Amino acid sequence: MSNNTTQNLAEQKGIQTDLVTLTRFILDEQKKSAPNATGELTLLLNSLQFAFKFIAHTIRRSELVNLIGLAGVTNATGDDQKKLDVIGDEIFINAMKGSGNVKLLVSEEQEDLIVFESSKGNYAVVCDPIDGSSNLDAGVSVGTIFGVYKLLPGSAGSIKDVLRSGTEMVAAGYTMYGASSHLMLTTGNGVNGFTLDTDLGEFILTYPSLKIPHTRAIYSINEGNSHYWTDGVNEYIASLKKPQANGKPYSARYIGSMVADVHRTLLYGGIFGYPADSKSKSGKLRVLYECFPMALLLEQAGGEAVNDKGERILNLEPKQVHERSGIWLGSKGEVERLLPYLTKKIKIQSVNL
Ligand SMILES: O=P(O)(O)OC[C@H]1O[C@](O)(COP(=O)(O)O)[C@@H](O)[C@@H]1O
Repeated sequence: MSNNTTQNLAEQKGIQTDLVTLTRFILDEQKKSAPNATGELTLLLNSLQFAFKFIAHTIRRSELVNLIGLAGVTNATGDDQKKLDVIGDEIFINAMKGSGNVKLLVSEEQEDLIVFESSKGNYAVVCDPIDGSSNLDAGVSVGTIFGVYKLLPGSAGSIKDVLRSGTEMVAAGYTMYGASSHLMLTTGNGVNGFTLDTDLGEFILTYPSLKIPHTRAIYSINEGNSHYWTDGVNEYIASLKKPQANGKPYSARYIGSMVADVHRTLLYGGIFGYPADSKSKSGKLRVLYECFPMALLLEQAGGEAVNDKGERILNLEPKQVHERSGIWLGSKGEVERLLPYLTKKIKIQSVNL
C-alpha cells in the first residue's frame, strides 16, 4: 500500500499518525537553534521527561497503594511532608543522578544543594518535585516545577551556579498531573505544551507556541490572607470586585495549587498573585524553583511576572537556595493594571471586602 493511501485511511478513521513527541520536538529545536550543541541539554530534558512520567504514574496509583497522607517528617522549609512528596523527591533525585548530565540539584524537599560527585555534567537543576501537595488527598491537580542552569564557565559545581538570576535559566517549565498530565516547557524560544499519552508513554505536542491572552477578567489569590495584606493589595483586589466597563466584576478563581492556578492563567489569561503579607513577610513561594520557572514561562508566552515592588521577578538574585518572594504573574494587561497599586504608597481607611 502506498504511503498516501495509508495516510488517507488514517485520516478517514480520525487517527493522527504524524505526532510530534517531546523527544522529536527537542531534537528539531536543537537542529534549528543550536546545530553545534553537544546534545547534553537534550539528554537532560529526556531524563526530566522520565521523572515526570514516573511521578505521573505514581500519583495515578497513589490511592490504591496507600500513598496518600503524611509521611511523619518535615522538609527543608518546615512543611509537613506527604508520603508522595518523599517519593516524588526520590524519583526526581534518582532520575537526575542517572542522567549523567546533571552536576547539581536543588529540591524543595532537601535542605542542602545535592552535588553528584561522579557526574561530569554541566547543568544544575532546581525543582519542586510535587508542588501543591497539600491538595493531594482531595485529588486536586498538583505538579512538578523545574528550572535548568548551565554551570558557570570553569565551575566544577558550587552553590554559585544556582544563586543566579532567573534570566540565566536555559530551560524551565512544569508538569501538571491532572485529568491528563501536561508539560509546559520553555527553552527560551517561546512556550510549547505537551500532553502525556499514557498508552504510548509519550508527551505529545498539543499546545504549540502558546501565547497568553493580553487581558482577562480573572484573578487568582488566597483571599483568606486579606487581613494580612498591605493596603495596596487590598485596594487592588477591591477594585477588581467592582463592576468594570462591561458592567461585570472580575471572576475569582483560586485552587491553591500553584501549578494548577498558573496553568489556567496561562491558558485563559488573568492574574495570579501570592504576595508577601504581615504573616509571611518574605512571601510564601520559593524564588528558585517556583517563582523563576513560572516567571520565565509567563514571559515567554507574552505575559509578565513581578514581585511586590513591581520589579521583574527574573531579575532577582537569590542569596539562598530556599529564598521566598511575593509574586504576581499573568496577562501583560493585567499585571500593568496592578502595578500602580504596588508602587504608589496607598493609604486607605478601610476596604469593604
Ligand atoms: O494554601 P495557600 O496558603 O493558599 O498556598 C498555596 C500555595 O502553596 C503551594 O501549595 C506551595 O506549597 P507547597 O510547596 O508546600 O506545596 C502552591 O502550590 C500554592 O500556590
